[in-house]
Amino acid sequence: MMNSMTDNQGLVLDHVRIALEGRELVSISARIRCGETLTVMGPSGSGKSTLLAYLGGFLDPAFTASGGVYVDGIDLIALEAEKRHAGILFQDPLLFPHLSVADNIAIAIPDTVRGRKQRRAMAEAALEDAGLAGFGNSDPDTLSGGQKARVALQRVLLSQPRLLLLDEPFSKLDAHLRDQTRQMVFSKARCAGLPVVLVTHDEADAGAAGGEVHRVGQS
Ligand SMILES: Nc1ncnc2c1ncn2[C@@H]1O[C@H](COP(=O)(O)OP(=O)(O)OP(=O)(O)O)[C@@H](O)[C@H]1O
Repeated sequence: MMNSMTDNQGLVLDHVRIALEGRELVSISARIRCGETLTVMGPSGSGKSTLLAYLGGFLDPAFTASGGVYVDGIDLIALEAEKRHAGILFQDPLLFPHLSVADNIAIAIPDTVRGRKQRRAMAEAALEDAGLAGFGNSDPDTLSGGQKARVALQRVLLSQPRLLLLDEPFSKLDAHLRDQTRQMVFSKARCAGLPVVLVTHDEADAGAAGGEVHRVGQS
């Protein structure tokens, strides 16, 4: 059943404002339910990635920012970056080249899961779920762009985030892979009940995300 918007479930951006050298870049208030996506669109340099940095807790001190960010009523701004549990996917899947594909995933499993065997089994199950059974011992550099994107997605999901931030993660993929990867990301976020903030230039990404679209940098 859908959460009522009168409860505190979901993601709330409460008068978030970000400025650079006194010039306002981003001004946004929004509210989405868990499993839904807020898409942020705008021209290059309009502050889309900067907004994700504010949400994730890694905003460069060159910027000034204010406003509340709440996930299920938890005040994220009051928390250090590592306690926010914001999962992030960038354009580049950023796999560790010196680790196997399975270890790239296992590294994100919380420390509360003990035992190498159990962690490996969880990583293998995540690979199988992503259509990558049998790739656990592979070198990440031998994977295709779409396969790498799926590994990065499974890694971020296994880290048990409370929020998913997407910084154009589909833009480097071929058209057919882009479509397939989008479907996978949004359907997994919905199943996991994660609120998602997607930054993109691509209207098709926004269409696939299916939620509210906020435009920045429009005068
Ligand atoms: N660390 C920084 N210090 C100073 N200015 C920065 C810093 N990082 C980004 N900027 C500037 O802030 C503005 C917003 O950058 P941001 O990367 O958020 O834009 P964007 O909308 O994500 O752009 P793109 O679509 O090209 O990725 C730009 O003018 C950029 O040059």
